[in-house]
Amino acid sequence: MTENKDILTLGDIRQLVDLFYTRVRADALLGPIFEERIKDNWARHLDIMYRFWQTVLLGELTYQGSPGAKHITLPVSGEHFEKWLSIFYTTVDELFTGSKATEAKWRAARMAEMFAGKIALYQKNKNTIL
Ligand code: HEM
Repeated sequence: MTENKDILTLGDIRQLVDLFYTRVRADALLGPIFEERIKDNWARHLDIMYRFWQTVLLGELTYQGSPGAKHITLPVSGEHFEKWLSIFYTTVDELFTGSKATEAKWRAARMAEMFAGKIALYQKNKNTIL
């Protein structure tokens, strides 16, 4: 049996992102939410996600964007983020081992926490007339 290696190259990131989103699309809870927003632009979404993780994990600055703004209006709550993280952790652990793999899971969890907090606040206040 061979030991998994760490996430070290753009090829590794593509492998992780491809398998993760294949699983997300097949998931009964998350799949429809992604399909509704992304429609037939999956190649573009995957390319953005390769660049996002390349920037975060490899320090190669190919992603520029405001991910928070893209999530704020999504119809999601805590259970969606739990599912997202569970699929992400399983996929990372299945393919990789090491400090970058650990960092990927840590970063995803921090961002999930941040998005979930902002979305909950938005949903609570969106009908408030200021
Ligand atoms: C319930 C969980 C989540 C759902 C349903 C979700 C859904 C989406 C969707 C539909 C898009 C495409 C937005 C668009 O182009 O209009 C997107 C983009 C993105 N998501 Fe998520 N997401 C989730 C969690 C996360 C988490 C935890 C991260 C952190 C790693 C993340 C990182 C990103 C990034 C970086 C983009 C690209 C933003 C850009 O276009 O610059 N997402 N997400």
